[in-house]
Amino acid sequence: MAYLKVSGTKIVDQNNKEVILRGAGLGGWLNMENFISGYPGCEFQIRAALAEVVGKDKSEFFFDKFLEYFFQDADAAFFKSLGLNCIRIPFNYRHFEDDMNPRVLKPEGFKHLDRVITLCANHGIYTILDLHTAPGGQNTDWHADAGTHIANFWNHKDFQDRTVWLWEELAKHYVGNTWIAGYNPLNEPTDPYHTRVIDFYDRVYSTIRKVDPHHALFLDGNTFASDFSHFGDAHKRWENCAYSIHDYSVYGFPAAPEPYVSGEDQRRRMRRSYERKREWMDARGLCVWNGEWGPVYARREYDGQRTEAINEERYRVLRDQLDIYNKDRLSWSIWTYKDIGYQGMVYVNRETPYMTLFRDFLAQKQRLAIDAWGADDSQVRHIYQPLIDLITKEVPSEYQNLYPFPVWKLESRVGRLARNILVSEFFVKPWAEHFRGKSVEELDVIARSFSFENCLHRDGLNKILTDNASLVAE
Ligand SMILES: O[C@@H]1[C@@H](O)[C@H](O[C@@H]2CO[C@@H](O[C@@H]3CO[C@@H](O)[C@H](O)[C@H]3O)[C@H](O)[C@H]2O)OC[C@H]1O
Repeated sequence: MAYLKVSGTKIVDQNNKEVILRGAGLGGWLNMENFISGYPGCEFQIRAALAEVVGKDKSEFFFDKFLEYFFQDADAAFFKSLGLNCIRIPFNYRHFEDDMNPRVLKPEGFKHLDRVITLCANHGIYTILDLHTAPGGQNTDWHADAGTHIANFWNHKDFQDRTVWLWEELAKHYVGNTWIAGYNPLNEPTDPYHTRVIDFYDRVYSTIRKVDPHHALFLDGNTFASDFSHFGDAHKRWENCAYSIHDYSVYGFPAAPEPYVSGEDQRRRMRRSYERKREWMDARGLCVWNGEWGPVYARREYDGQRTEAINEERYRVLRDQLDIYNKDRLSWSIWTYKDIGYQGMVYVNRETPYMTLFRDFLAQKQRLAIDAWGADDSQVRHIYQPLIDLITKEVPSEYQNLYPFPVWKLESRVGRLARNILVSEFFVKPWAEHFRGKSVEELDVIARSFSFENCLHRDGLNKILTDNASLVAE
């Protein structure tokens, strides 16, 4: 087998035959995320807190088991059975490099990544390696695992140097693997100047190319993979590259402006938002990959009788998005494969040891809206509204829209900082306390909650994905 490569607007195989990559992201695995696995704050915080409560060895054991159970052969077999052919694998740089020991590769970092790439390959599934978390944090959100909203990656050259170094090491390791469809060097950059991201891509491109001339690169646009407007002629310096948008539709979230009925205006707005993200590529005949998209879903325990109706609406959004993508023969990767029940194609059963251990805690997190993703802040809005009012009243309007505006409006900025960073920090230790006194065997059982056999399937979502995976002939 030979490498996939980018040819004009298409991804092709060795016979120049078009390959449309359709699949999902393995979110919350090698880069754990709060709403995906149920903890508050960031991964580095909960890892430290758990080590304090159960000790370093037991804590490492738990996380290693979590990684093992989260994706196994049964997951790959199921994924393939849906007709999907590609998994985007987000990972955290901390698996490969310790902040206290920079530029020293941790060989153990490859253990699970190699394992899952091989599992996928055995089932004929391509993988795309996505550096979701870079030193210093390349974006302003929780998934950059920096614990702050300042994306310091852009302010310190050394963070960038270390990331270039890491990609060189990764490319050396994976250069011969043809089941890897390509490298996605940086998830969702948010560079307020819009120029440093291009300089960084120049550097990472030439460093990877020195050791690996084969694999395609999938480059995210700035501002959460939505904005290529400052990229100019940069593509002329980069070969074998696809450009990645993240196409979350506002209609797929609780904050939608109105119920989604698939009306003409709504579909136009959905399409327009997608087209805007890919304008730069379309003007130049470049290849587009939709690296993240997809609605979130209602849960009976929180949304009660409205659950089915809300989810039908979300499936409508999903179908209409796929309609657009099919017409464009777009490659896509829906977010996300597995979680605890908000967005995943499969999700951990509520009766498992992990979910019963955290039942009350998760309900509290939900009530306080301390995860930002799709947050429903209706029960705590009155607490934060005075802060929004104060800024609105005291700060001249021309200074109210701080970057990453317009993705972050004033309300979402206050929510992100006050709830998702500040309040959630106070719940990190209480999360870890749930594990106090647990034996190694008990930790194993809790981690096993994430295995395929302990998961339920979101059949409505999976059916729509399968139907559409076969709609566009390769
Ligand atoms: O790890 C993922 C993460 O990659 C993803 O990040 C969010 C992507 O969406 C951003 O906002 C959207 C930007 O485009 C507009 O059109 C949408 O309406 C917005 O929702 C958001 O700020 C990022 O954090 O999200 C899920 C994580 O699990």
